[in-house]
Amino acid sequence: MTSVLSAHDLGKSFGAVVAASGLSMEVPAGQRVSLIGSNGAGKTTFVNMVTGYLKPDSGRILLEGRDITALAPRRISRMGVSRSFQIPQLCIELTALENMLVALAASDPGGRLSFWKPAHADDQRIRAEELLDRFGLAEYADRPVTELPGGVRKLLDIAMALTGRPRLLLLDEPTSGVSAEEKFPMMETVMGALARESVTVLFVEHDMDIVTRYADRVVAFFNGRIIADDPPDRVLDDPEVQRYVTGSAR
Ligand SMILES: Nc1ncnc2c1ncn2[C@@H]1O[C@H](COP(=O)(O)OP(=O)(O)OP(=O)(O)O)[C@@H](O)[C@H]1O
Repeated sequence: MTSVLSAHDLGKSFGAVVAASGLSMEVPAGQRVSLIGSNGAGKTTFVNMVTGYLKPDSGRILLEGRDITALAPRRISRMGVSRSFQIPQLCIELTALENMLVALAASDPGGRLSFWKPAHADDQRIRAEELLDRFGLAEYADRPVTELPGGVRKLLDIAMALTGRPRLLLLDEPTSGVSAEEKFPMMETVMGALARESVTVLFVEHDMDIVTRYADRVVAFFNGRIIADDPPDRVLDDPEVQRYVTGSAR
């Protein structure tokens, strides 16, 4: 079966800094892959290359067999790759529902002005409300973003990344800035919603408890290279990962 994502031998340098070297990865449909590594290990560089924000110096990236290497981010997004950022990208003066509608209009392959066509607007409103519901956000629909707690903003940002029905979603530290008590309930909501949307997910994460609980597979980066790629227990027990990534034996 064709992988959702195939990365072949990706390389990227910034002057003398090698941010990616020989990165290869096959991700089958439905897998939840966590990308781990210390600061500067190359996780964001990899995510940026997959989403088109950075052009690799070498190598190829395929989405369900189609070459997306170095296409523009908007094109890659339309082909089915979506991302959310560590800091939610929301219009803070709009309500949660309005943010969803803006995201839907932006991701609609049917045309730039379709948001304003009544029939289309009805469909989009139904989809917006469905996503808000899936993420447990229905009660916040009519509240402006300025009034929403941090964890709710994060959920809204991830819900917005699903408006275009992506095949692959990349999440940048979904639990960063979320309190210890909120982390697990939030990830339950996110992973439950992603399973129902049948989306394959790669998530950058520093919290190893979250990684252990929610990843099917963990890819560990160090100095621009992949040093381990296996199920969570195997990776977290790997001496090289303990030395260069987690900093301690379990
Ligand atoms: N635009 C850039 N210009 C110059 N150097 C860069 C650029 N982007 C990344 N780098 C360098 O490439 C290396 C990999 O950085 P990257 O951001 O991919 O790491 P990371 O694993 O995502 O780290 P973090 O967890 O801190 O986000 C680092 O040495 C970084 O300083």
